[in-house]
Amino acid sequence: MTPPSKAPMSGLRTVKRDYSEPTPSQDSASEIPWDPTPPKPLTGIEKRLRDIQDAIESKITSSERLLKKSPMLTLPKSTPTSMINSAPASTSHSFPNSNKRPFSSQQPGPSSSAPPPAKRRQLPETWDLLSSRTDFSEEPPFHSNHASTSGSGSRSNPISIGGTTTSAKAASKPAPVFLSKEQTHILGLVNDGMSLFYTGSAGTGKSVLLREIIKTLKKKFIKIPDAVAITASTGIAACNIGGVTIHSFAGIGLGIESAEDLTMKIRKNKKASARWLRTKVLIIDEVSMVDGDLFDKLARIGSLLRKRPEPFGGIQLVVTGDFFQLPPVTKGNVQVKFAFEATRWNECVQKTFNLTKVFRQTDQTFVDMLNEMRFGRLSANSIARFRALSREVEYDDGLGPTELFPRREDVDRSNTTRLSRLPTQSQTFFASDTGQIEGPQREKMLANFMAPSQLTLRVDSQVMLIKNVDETLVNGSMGKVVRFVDPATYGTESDMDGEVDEIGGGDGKGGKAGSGGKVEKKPAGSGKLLPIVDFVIPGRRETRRVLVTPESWKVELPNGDVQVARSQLPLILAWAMSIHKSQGQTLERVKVDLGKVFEKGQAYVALSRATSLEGLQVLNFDPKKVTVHPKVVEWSKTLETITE
Ligand SMILES: Nc1ncnc2c1ncn2[C@@H]1O[C@H](COP(=O)(O)OP(=O)(O)OP(=O)(O)O)[C@@H](O)[C@H]1O
Repeated sequence: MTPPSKAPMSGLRTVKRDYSEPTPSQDSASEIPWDPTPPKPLTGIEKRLRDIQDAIESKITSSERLLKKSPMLTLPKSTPTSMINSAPASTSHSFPNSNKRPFSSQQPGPSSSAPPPAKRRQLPETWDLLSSRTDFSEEPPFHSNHASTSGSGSRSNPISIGGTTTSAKAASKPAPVFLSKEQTHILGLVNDGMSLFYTGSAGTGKSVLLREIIKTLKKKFIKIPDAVAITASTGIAACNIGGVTIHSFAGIGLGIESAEDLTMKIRKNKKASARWLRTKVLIIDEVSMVDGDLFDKLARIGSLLRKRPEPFGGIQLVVTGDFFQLPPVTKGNVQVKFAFEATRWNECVQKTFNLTKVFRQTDQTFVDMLNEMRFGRLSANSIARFRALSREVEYDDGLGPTELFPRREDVDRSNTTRLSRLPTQSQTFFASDTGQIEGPQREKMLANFMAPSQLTLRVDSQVMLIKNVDETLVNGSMGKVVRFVDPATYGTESDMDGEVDEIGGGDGKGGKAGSGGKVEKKPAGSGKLLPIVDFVIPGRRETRRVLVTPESWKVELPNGDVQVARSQLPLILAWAMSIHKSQGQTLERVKVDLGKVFEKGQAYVALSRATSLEGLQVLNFDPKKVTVHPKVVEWSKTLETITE
């Protein structure tokens, strides 16, 4: 018999087979290889550089030091946080349209009249470069001269330091994923060609599994690049998985006509009908927001276009989502119809799986409270516990919680107000947008990107990383802007002169670290600044200091047509966020006012983003706000019979 899993279990008690044990590799500690090579003695210049770094490091202000050393959660004492003030100033930058400047290794570097590329120094260990790991097929904007400076022509690591690309070592490799047994089982069945639906409560790793499924399927169909159609019910969800909305994939516009009329419309659209014919696997994420009638229409359209009687014309389906989370959008008093109510749902989905191992929370009490909430059956005990979460939570590292709001207006107001209160240097970063779609539809699609078209940051802004980078820098990592630097001169000797001058005026170390009175010629700065951010490492009393460079996102059809793409810094202001955008996120510090919640499932989505009770503040908790659709509760009872 399988020993009971230590991880918190959630959701329905209906899984007949237990896949919940971690794979052995998950638990095995990795060995750190011993390097017998003695460190090379430093050259004169290297010694000087090290001194300068030491000097710069020692110039970290007290609040920076506080942030670096002890981001600590305390309850509920108030600890005022000092601000790092710099001269108020305001500038703006845009990331130029990369499509207009296709990358070429022949691309000229700085013009001949420009000063030669400056030497780069080794950054202090605590400084990382959050490099652009773009899969956008063009040169990352903004760094054309860096490509030539490094001589590598590397598109994925636009800034090179000391001739090597720093932190590409850490930054460009997301942490390896070790799937649980239940996740691995589902992955195997998908790879074998089974059409299935898998669900699970919040935090059971549905998205993590989906990303692995996508990777596996892409590998499987490597010779047929448009065989795997990645879709989701909403634009935001689609962006999260690098896909398109199900409407966009299907070529049905709003999809209000009959299946027959829509089929005729698609037949006239060469690209859309080719998609339907070439697709081998159709992935649908966040299916809880897909309308049941739409699901039936799509199933019929597939049959008609592919001239096969099976739903979706025999395309393999991989469907996922949690019907206890956000429901389909309805107008007026129209009764909501879930996808599981679609006539052909059971025909489309050969098997249903319910993931049971909760990864997001480790505290079983919290997992149980969330489960009760999920089913809308809160015990008196849990109600009391949720009410007790109304206390202020104070953090002593200068970063507060992210407040989740149902409406975007509240999010914008909250972030703007907090930003405007900072008396510090400000920088605005404009996204560079490209793609084939034009007009109002383009704007609508671009609005689904997490990355905003215009991002104004100030020193001390609370920000969230919106890309997975590696084990400690993940989508949802919280940080604080420390300062802005010019990447063209950042890390160069002339930049150091600047630093040393500053230090020289301070603690006296500057003289020692300086260039011996020699004034060196400064390389031309780009005039554009990028933020350096201290990110809090989840679960640790540490931060990681990172230079953040632009990233790219795209909405791409299975045939590779890029509908829209955006290049922007992978950061958002993180004092507030919409519940809709938070779906799929894992957050350490969350504040929710349930008085503002209006939709079924909204309270559950918001509260289940939190990783712990300690990091969760809930205002106006009212069990009446915790509503679940009765149809979902009824349907969930049937899971026992379909789950293997
Ligand atoms: N196999 C795994 N091993 C370790 N951590 C995992 C695993 N699967 C998921 N996680 C972690 O659990 C958290 C939640 O995962 P994920 O977002 O995929 O859950 P989800 O079911 O999609 O949640 P939601 O429905 O709330 O969006 C993430 O921090 C993720 O990294």
